[in-house]
Amino acid sequence: MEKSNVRPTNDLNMQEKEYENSIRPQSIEDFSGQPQLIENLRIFIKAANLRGEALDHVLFHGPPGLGKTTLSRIVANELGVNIKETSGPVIEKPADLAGLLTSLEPRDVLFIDEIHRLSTVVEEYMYAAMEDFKIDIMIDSGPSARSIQINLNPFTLVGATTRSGLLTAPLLSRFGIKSRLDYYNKEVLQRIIMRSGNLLNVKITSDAALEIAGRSRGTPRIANGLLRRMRDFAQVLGNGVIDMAIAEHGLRALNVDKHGLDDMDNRILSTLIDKFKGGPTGINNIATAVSEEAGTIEEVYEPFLIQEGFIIRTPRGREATEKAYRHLDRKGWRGGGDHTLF
Ligand SMILES: Nc1ncnc2c1ncn2[C@@H]1O[C@H](COP(=O)(O)OP(=O)(O)OP(=O)(O)O)[C@@H](O)[C@H]1O
Ligand SMILES: [Mg+2]
Repeated sequence: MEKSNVRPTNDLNMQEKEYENSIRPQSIEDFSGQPQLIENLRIFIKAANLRGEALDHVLFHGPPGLGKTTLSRIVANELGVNIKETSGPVIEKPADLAGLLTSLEPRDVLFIDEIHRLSTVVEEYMYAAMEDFKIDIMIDSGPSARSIQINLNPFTLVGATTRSGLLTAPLLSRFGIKSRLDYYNKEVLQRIIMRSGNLLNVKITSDAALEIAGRSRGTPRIANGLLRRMRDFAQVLGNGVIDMAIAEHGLRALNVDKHGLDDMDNRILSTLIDKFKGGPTGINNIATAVSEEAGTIEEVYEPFLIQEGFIIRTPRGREATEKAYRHLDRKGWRGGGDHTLF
């Protein structure tokens, strides 16, 4: 099975990680957007708290930077329990998993990031742990090898992934709560930027926040990253306030795309238009041309391009829209539909 970890716009260094943590919402009240998901989560958490039980296992899936890690910590906070954080590739052997699981107190959260990268053996041990709060471990090896069963405290597994398409059916079916995170609209991102500005003690006008929001690819991580850069422009070139003039100057200086598209987005669109005459063409052709996995394009890049109307999916493959041609300043859009008739 294909397993990968590609996070193009999301490879963070230490400093950026610290910055993210400093403005990360800690409670459900501070978390903006994703209204349906939040409403459901509130109810499930409240019910689990009322019954004094562990919350059902939760899977957060969706593109990078939309709040999966943030929500996982909020879940633990709202349950009033500890959270142990790890990630799929770090749990190398069943013994690593057993060590983690046996250290959990009743109702604790085990957060596994990049859960699509769990090894097959570890994943198989996970099934019984999730279902019956039991784990079998092997003692000794060779002829004296035997397995003993250990009872675990009831716990909540919170998994996060950008690639839910890579999860196996048995694992998926063991999550009682599956929540998909969607891209944020401009107004919500504006609110997130204003909140972060507040926490960072940087003044930003609401029109400047909206302008930055509109260029953030629907992604809080990108919005907060741009805010950080705008703060520099405001301090060095202005009076410390991020106003419309600073925002426009900064966005131009950073070469931020008018629609907030990133480099890979633009490569996908230009490939589709220049190499495949605007399509329709299959996802595998596009993937080969831009040297990326088809699954990553499908789950990480394409959803935003489709949502914003740059690409459409047809039964015969992907097609670039007129908006994509205009965006890249290309001529020759053929009006969509089935070109073989003409
Ligand atoms: N709804 C939100 N409200 C406010 N800030 C948010 C929200 N969602 C995300 N953020 C901020 O965006 C940043 C990225 O969020 P987070 O780390 O949770 O993303 P992620 O989905 O886990 O990404 P990845 O797939 O790369 O792990 C954090 O700094 C967080 O504070
Ligand atoms: Mg994360």
